[in-house]
Amino acid sequence: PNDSRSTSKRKVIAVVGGGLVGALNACYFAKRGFAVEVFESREDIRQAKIVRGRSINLALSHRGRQALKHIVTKGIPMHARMIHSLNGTRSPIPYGKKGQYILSVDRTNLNKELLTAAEAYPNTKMNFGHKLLDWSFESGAMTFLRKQFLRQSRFNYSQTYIPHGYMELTMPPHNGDFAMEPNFLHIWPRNTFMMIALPNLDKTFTCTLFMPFEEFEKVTTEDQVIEFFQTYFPDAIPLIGVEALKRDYFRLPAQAMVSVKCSPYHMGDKCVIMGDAAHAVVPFYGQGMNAGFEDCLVFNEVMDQLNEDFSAVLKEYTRVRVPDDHAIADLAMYNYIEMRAHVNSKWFIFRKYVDNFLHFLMPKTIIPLYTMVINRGLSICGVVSVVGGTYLLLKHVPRNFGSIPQQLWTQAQTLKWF
Ligand SMILES: Cc1cc2nc3c(=O)[nH]c(=O)nc-3n(C[C@H](O)[C@H](O)[C@H](O)COP(=O)(O)OP(=O)(O)OC[C@H]3O[C@@H](n4cnc5c(N)ncnc54)[C@H](O)[C@@H]3O)c2cc1C
Ligand SMILES: Cc1cnn(-c2ccc(OCc3ccccc3)c(C(=O)O)c2)c1-c1ccc(Cl)c(F)c1
Repeated sequence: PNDSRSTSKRKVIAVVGGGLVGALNACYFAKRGFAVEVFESREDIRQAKIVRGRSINLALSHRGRQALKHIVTKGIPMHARMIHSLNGTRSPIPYGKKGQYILSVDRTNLNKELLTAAEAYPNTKMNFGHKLLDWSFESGAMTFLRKQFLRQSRFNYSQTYIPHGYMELTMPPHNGDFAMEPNFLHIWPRNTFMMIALPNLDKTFTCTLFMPFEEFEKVTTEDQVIEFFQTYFPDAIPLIGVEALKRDYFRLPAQAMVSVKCSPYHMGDKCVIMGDAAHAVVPFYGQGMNAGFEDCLVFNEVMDQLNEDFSAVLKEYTRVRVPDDHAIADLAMYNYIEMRAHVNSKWFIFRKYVDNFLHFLMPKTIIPLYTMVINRGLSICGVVSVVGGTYLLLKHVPRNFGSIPQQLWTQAQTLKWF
């Protein structure tokens, strides 16, 4: 915020980035009566024809929906995962009770809605085509560079590009309807290779193929694309379509995925970073946007707690938020490492049944980590990690599985879980 010396004039808040998190933040600040200026390097996406190269749809969890509050966005509820096995069988695994679902939302549509909601406030000004290049902590002059943060002493920063890339493919409607069951998060877990599909309101699915760049580079001809899908995702070929597969695979190169962790998130009482600017996470928990939206919610709560005293608010925001965002980044990376190493369809199904079975046995004591993450804020101390714990448990389960529930119960007691 530019500090207006005279208390009579409200502080001006500059929001750098008019993406999902920046636009939501602008709403929060504008609602408080601040004068808000949004600076976005791209042109106004509401005027643009298409926005290329970004993941087209996103899974919005309960936590993310809470942050959006009155900005109710259209989307398709996904009440369960649908696991696609190599032999073509499909196994639905519910996320929990009826009300527990994640919403498949169109990224660009959500961003447009958030920009329009921010712009609706008379005290908000949008500046598109403004790529801020520098920023002075002393004067507050707005030309912003990330290295400004990197220059700050005792600023911790880490960035990890993973060897996997991702590519988006579109699954068209069949006979005017969804090609697959729409209210599911479709997952094809093939260890190193994974594919997911989320439904869109226009009855298409956006499929996201994850695999190592070196594998993407081996597939260079249209026939090799079909061969690859015949080997790993045979049931998807008739659903996407042979010609569409051949065309879409070469439309855009595979995109990189990076994990960024840093701290602190603030500088003095002048600047705070949120969303991917502060914690870009690998998408193997589908929580990056949700975590960014929760950043806005938490910041807004701290503003209330500390009466909008920015020097106290920014410091407290870093204190409370860094551990949770780092945990989400770590969980997403953990998930990536576990999924690429162990997770085929049998393992995915088994793990989720174990999670759901333990949760059924002790709903208050054992909460599957994924359920915890998508349903409410992740309070580190409160997290009973079923994913990791079950993994350890199963590593010690004797080979002769026998009656799994009995085995698990015995093992769980041995580990003094309860
Ligand atoms: C393949 C994939 C799948 C994903 N799936 C999910 C999912 O299912 N669920 C989920 O919750 N998250 C998901 N995510 C993560 C999600 O996309 C991001 O966490 C989210 O977009 C972060 O929002 P943001 O506003 O922080 O950043 P962005 O959406 O990237 O917005 C940043 C904005 O700032 C602008 N900008 C950047 N630099 C400057 C500058 N110097 N000056 C001015 N403007 C600038 C950019 O143009 C952009 O508009 C996924 C990500 C990927 C890659
Ligand atoms: C976009 C989005 C939204 N949520 N998730 C997600 C992620 C992980 C999950 O389980 C981890 C696990 C399953 C089995 C064993 C260990 C861990 C679950 C689940 O429990 O359904 C859901 C994704 C997603 C993103 C990328 C890939 Cl590759 C993927 F498969 C899913």
